[in-house]
Amino acid sequence: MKDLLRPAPLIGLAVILWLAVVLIAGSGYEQRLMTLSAASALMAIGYQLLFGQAGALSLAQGACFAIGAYAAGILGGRLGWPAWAELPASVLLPMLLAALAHAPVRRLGGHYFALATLGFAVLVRLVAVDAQSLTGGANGLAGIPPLQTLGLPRGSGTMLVSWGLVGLGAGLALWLKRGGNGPALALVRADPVLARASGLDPGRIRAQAFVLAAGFAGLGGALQAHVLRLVSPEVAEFPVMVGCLAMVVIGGRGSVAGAVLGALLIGHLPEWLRPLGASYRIAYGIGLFACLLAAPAGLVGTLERFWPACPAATAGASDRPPRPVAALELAGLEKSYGGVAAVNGVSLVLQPGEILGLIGPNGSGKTTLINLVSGLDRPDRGTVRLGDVSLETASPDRIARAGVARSFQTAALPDEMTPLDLVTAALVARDAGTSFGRTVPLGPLHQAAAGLLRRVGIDPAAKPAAGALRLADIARALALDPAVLLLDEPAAGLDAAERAHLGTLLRALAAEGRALLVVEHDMAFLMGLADRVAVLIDGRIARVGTADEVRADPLVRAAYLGTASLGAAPMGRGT
Ligand SMILES: Nc1ncnc2c1ncn2[C@@H]1O[C@H](COP(=O)(O)OP(=O)(O)OP(=O)(O)O)[C@@H](O)[C@H]1O
Repeated sequence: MKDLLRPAPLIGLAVILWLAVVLIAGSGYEQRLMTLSAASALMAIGYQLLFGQAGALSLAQGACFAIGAYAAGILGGRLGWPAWAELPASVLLPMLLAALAHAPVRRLGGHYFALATLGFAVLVRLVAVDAQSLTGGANGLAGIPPLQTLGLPRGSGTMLVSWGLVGLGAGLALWLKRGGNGPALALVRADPVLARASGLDPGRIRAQAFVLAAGFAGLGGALQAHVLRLVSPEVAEFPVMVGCLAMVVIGGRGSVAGAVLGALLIGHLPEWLRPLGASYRIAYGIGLFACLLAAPAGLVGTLERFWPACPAATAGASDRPPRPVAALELAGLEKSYGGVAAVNGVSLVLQPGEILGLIGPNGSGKTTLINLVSGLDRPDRGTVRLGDVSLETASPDRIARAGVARSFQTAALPDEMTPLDLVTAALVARDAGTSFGRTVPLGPLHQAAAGLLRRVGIDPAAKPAAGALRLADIARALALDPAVLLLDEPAAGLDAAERAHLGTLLRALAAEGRALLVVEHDMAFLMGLADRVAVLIDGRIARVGTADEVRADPLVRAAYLGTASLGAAPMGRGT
């Protein structure tokens, strides 16, 4: 019940009341405005999924809206298809074209992805204008039949049907981000590299979101074409896309209710300001700008920020069966950057239950080695095997799900995420894979995540301190229940008590049969912890042995300038 007293459901309720008032007492004009807002709301719901949830800045959503509108014009208007056949086609056609357009650009990130989708939008507009025999050219297509209205008067009936479709679309969008999908999408949006290391596949999730968003936009476009009974190249102009972006940003980019509210506001604001006469457009622009400045997280996001938070369930523990133990075998790994051989023929075997320390001067290739094993970088040569499974060409998310997890040297908490969200996102990858539509209820995930945070020494309910971020990153890696854990300077920045707790934890993890590779500059910590220590110098393994053997090795001592630091004090700090 208390979940219903949050901003998003309350806004949903307010929207329903507003609709009821217009349906019962509104003029024909007001009902038509509401119906057109429904078309925009569908486009915006899809876009909040793509941009708001999956974090992909696409500029093609307006073009998909136009494709849906033209599909309605051609199939429903020209060819006389009945609505039951034409509306699904208006949804599927943009989805199909979006899937085709997305395939070649899926590897592009950030601005390049946005530009590529802009190219798609330009292409759609050119087809709308130039393919005259199909689209009617600059004049467009007229005579599109109105929607059936369930026997109700046309204005209120069309409005009811349209908002019924919005209700279905909103339900679907909420279902897609339910349970553990919410934190998983938040991680994909905030930090794709960390998401991949946590077993999530941002490329696949964004591709799914891109195609789904196109379907929502197509339905919205078709709806608008039936209401206006006309489709022209204006629907493929860039302002449609800008309007969509504004709806999602103003409403609240990660919220379905925010997208609907944004669509209603953007749809109605020009009408509310029309009494201002010729200057209403300026007032409209200033109003939007002020809205963005005052509430950069959108209206729903801003309300959420000031609303009392609902504490997440944090008791109990995971009852998932443990992963079988396996050895990690590296053979002849090589990686060069330009002329620098960062890793040069590294072969190592890491047995289940073993803690292998990896030391070496700054720039000797330790992080690169972890990147190669965890898939963030591809080796030029060599193999990586976990038990019987070859991993040297696998993607980072597959490696993570296969049981090789890593922590990062520079651990940071992604924007708007708590340690509990971070660990939950990795649990989702472990339990449900990386697709929309498959998910696990949030309660048990939160309980398991809280258990892991407590295990690394963090109070799940407390605000995380600086050192806690590194520990939270280890808890995130542990969420994958790894057979092999690669830790890049796990003790850096920890105080003495945290370091002692970490040492105990790592020994306990090894006792469970997990293999640990620990890169560390804190020699006192590492030498007391590791079963064996490997020394990396200029990308090559110079020595592997016990802590005492390594300390006594003349080559190793020379590499550390003959200092007595091997085991007494930290060496130089890596970046
Ligand atoms: N992406 C990259 N592009 C170019 N050179 C790189 C890249 N990554 C690493 N290097 C180079 O490879 C070498 C090994 O770097 P790496 O970060 O793996 O060393 P490290 O032992 O982890 O160092 P530190 O202890 O300072 O963290 C260095 O010379 C570094 O400059």
